Amino acid sequence: MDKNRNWVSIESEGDEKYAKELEVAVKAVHVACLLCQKVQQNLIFNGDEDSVQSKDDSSPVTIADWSVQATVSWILSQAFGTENVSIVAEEDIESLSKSDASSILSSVVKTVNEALSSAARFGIKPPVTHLQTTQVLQAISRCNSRGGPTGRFWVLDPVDGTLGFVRGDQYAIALALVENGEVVLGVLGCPNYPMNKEWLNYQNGYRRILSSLTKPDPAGWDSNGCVLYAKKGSKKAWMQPLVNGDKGIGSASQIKVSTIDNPVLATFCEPVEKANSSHLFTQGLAHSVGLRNQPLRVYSMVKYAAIARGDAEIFMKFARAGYKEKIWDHAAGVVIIEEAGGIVTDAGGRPLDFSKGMYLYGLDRGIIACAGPSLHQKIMTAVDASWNSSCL
Ligand SMILES: Nc1ncnc2c1ncn2[C@@H]1O[C@H](COP(=O)(O)O)[C@@H](OP(=O)(O)O)[C@H]1O
Ligand SMILES: [Mg+2]
Repeated sequence: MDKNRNWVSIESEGDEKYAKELEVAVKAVHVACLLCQKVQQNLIFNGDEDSVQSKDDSSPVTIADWSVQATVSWILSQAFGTENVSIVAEEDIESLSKSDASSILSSVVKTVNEALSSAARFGIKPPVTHLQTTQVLQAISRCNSRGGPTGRFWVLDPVDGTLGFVRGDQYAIALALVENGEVVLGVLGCPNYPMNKEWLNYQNGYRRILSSLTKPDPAGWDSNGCVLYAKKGSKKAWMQPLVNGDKGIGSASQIKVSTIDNPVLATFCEPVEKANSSHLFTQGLAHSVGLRNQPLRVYSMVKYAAIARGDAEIFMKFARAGYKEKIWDHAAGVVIIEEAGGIVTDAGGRPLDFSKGMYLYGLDRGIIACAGPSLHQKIMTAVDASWNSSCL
């Protein structure tokens, strides 16, 4: 198999299981990435703060979250038929339907129509006429599956790491397909994660600093970023550059996890927000395992992408007791890391269970993703040794 191949060849493997699903999902994520780049650009450079709202739990939600959910839902329904598409996704239309949300709703409708009009460049047939407000709301609210152990459903996080998104930093668009409780496809769009590894040295906050100084050339803005994808059992994971202007999609290259298994050389990633994972606990683990590098704190599932690409070796997340991890925050990333050669489990060494509904019920303490078994075992041992004295 060629190390590099054009993504269109996914299409030509017609008899391969999930070939059409993968092709459509990859295209939908590319469309979503471009949509998000535009909204983020508007937010950061034009200060369009009206596009950000606060949810009941005080976390932000933006025009991009709803627009991506509507756009991906519409694309999947067109490709497979509304009656065949079941989607578990993060957003609902409750706050969007309120009378004081009319301006944000019209921005969402406009954003969705713009995204779908430009989808032709990915081979997606746009709607014959612009979608009306009710159609956009329907597309969002169709994503009302609760998941579960049987059948097939898509799992979508339209903008993962919304906090990173509104801060001009990293975020991801995550789409996975689950069948009979198992993640069979994962696609991860990372619009601000450049193809080359130098990102590790300067990307954190780089874009934010730059954005405060100068307004970038829009062509340059969308020339960054990548889309990763993998199919369960293929033992291959792929990365494509995001489209640049009208050039279309570049060829995909195979990605692999890092071969580093020496803790001294390894880098671990974790959430930026202390509220989402205890930095104190992971600092203790890092010390006892012998990790010396500074942790790489990144918003969103870009952390899964970093492990799959071999840019870091370990991802750890230890949320506060009682926090229920949502399947859309992990599904796409897990299959991509596994097919790139890595391991993802809970802290007890068990695979994450996507068959229990919208949450990862039964998760033992936290999530550990590693490039290889040796680092993975060391982290698990360290967790066991320090768990009882932790405040988690
Ligand atoms: N208290 C908490 N503990 C753990 N995870 C949390 C959390 N509050 C929110 N999250 C999840 O963490 C995700 C962001 O991940 P990270 O912290 O790695 O950047 C959020 O995704 P959204 O941004 O899509 O809501 C959200 O689902
Ligand atoms: Mg999320």
